[in-house]
Amino acid sequence: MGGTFDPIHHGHLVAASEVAAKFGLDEVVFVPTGQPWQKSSKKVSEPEHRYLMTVIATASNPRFTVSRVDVDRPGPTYTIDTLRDLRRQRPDADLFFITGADALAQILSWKDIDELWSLAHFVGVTRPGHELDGMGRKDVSLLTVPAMAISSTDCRARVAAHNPVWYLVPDGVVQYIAKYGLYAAPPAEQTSSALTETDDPASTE
Ligand SMILES: Nc1ncnc2c1ncn2[C@@H]1O[C@H](COP(=O)(O)OP(=O)(O)OP(=O)(O)O)[C@@H](O)[C@H]1O
Ligand SMILES: O=C(O)c1ccc[n+]([C@@H]2O[C@H](COP(=O)([O-])O)[C@@H](O)[C@H]2O)c1
Repeated sequence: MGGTFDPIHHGHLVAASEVAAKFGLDEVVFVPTGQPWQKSSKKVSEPEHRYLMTVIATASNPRFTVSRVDVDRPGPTYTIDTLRDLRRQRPDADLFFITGADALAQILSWKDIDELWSLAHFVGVTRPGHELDGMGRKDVSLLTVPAMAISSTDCRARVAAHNPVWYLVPDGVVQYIAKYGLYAAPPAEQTSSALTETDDPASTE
């Protein structure tokens, strides 16, 4: 399963677990992106932070592993390279690539899409707010998974607004975010809210 995982959340983990059970997979390899080129207009956390959060989130499941292939490859991340690298490392494996409905809807814009179909079987999973469409292709399976209305965007916004992300992401990931101060509001916003609190005459502190 490829993703930016900024941060990894329970929507990713439930989707992976459901696909593994349905297709009898021996292993689910989580592959955090290095440079997600279709998110280049957004600020994305350092690959090493995203990789480590993915390791923490998956550590307790013996079938879940994390690959560094995309994090270690320089340049924009393309799934064609991800699948070639995984194929080289596991020459005898049947590869399945797991995508949420939103990612699957964009797949025709991915690099070398015509060749991509031959490297893996694609599994599209449901995601609240997105239409699941396999485009009638035989090499795409569709799977309904328990609805988890969680997104990394929402998790980041919650942290920036000092709202909890407990139970949206694994406990270790909550602690990792706090330890490294990820997703904090920009300094200007922090300063102005700190000033507002201090200047508030009603404040009892
Ligand atoms: N709640 C969810 N349910 C099912 N699939 C999901 C869910 N969240 C993400 N996915 C899928 O997981 C893969 C990786 O997603 P990604 O890391 O971009 O997370 P995201 O929550 O979509 O992030 P962001 O909000 O930053 O765009 C994609 O294929 C995406 O469709
Ligand atoms: O290959 C591409 O051109 C391509 C374009 C956009 C996304 N992807 C892959 O789709 C997966 C989900 O991406 P994202 O950005 O939604 O986290 C991840 O593995 C990306 O590398 C791949």
